[in-house]
Amino acid sequence: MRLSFTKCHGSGNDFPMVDARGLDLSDADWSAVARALADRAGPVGGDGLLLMLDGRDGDAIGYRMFNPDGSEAETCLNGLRCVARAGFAALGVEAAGVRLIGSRADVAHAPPLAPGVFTVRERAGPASLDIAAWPLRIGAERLVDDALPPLGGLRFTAIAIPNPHLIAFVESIDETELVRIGRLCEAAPDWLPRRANVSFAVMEAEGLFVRTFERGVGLTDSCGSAMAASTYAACLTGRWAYDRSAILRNRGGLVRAVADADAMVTIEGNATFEWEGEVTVDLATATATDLTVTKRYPEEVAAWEAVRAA
Ligand SMILES: N[C@@H](CCC[C@H](N)C(=O)O)C(=O)O
Repeated sequence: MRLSFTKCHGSGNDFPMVDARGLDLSDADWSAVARALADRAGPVGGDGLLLMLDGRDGDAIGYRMFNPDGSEAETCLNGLRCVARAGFAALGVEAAGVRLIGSRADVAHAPPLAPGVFTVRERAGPASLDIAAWPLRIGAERLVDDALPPLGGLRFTAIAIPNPHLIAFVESIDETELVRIGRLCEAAPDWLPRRANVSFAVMEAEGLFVRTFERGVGLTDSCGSAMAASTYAACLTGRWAYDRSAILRNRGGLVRAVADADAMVTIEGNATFEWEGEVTVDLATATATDLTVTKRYPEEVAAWEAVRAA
């Protein structure tokens, strides 16, 4: 099949995004499309596949996200901003509700974070501490800044928003250790059968620096739901204050985030379109070929590069 898509990113977390309204593919087919398009060794590559869908249940926009390994995630907040932008253009609106699997979010076009940067405000949550729902089986009801012995000596906070995150506050990022722990979780041990996104967060004067090993992906330049979960975890553990805006820095740039005591998190960040293209996808082999780039957005790419480099 031939598919059109937009290559986009939120804070360096990059995705092919398909306007899937009117496309009738099974879950298994979308999983194959994700493996084909997000494959870094293929012609497109990305940290996952974003689908913009028709809205439902009172929300104007629908949204699904698949990881590069073909698994479907409950959400992706960097991707949500890109889908929101596409939805605003498709529907001629500047704000909307977005329906995901098992949750919803509110999105609005926001003042630019920097000149030339399309910016979206997203409000997601409530973040949940109910680890039985993941499930994370450690013989406790919640894990807040506490030891998680199978992963070593670090103290973790477990938060679902609604995708599952394990966050450790550290003095500095040991990437080798992050990868080791991320891979342990990717193995889906009995106590963590649906895996987890793992982040190391460093407190800074203006907020936090977060590095994430994503479920179904590996190390990424940023993870929006990890930044949201880390902001909430920082407030929950007294490292940051509720209702206080934080700058969340990551390898791909930054977002602004604020968590409230009701466990809702608001993020303002970029939704950058890089290029548009068409590609042939073989669903049987989950491979992509014959890429044609139909449009490029060089000014937007440069505008974000200036933010990232600052
Ligand atoms: N990068 C994302 C999260 C994508 C899904 C994640 N890998 C999972 O499986 O939960 C974000 O920006 O939130």
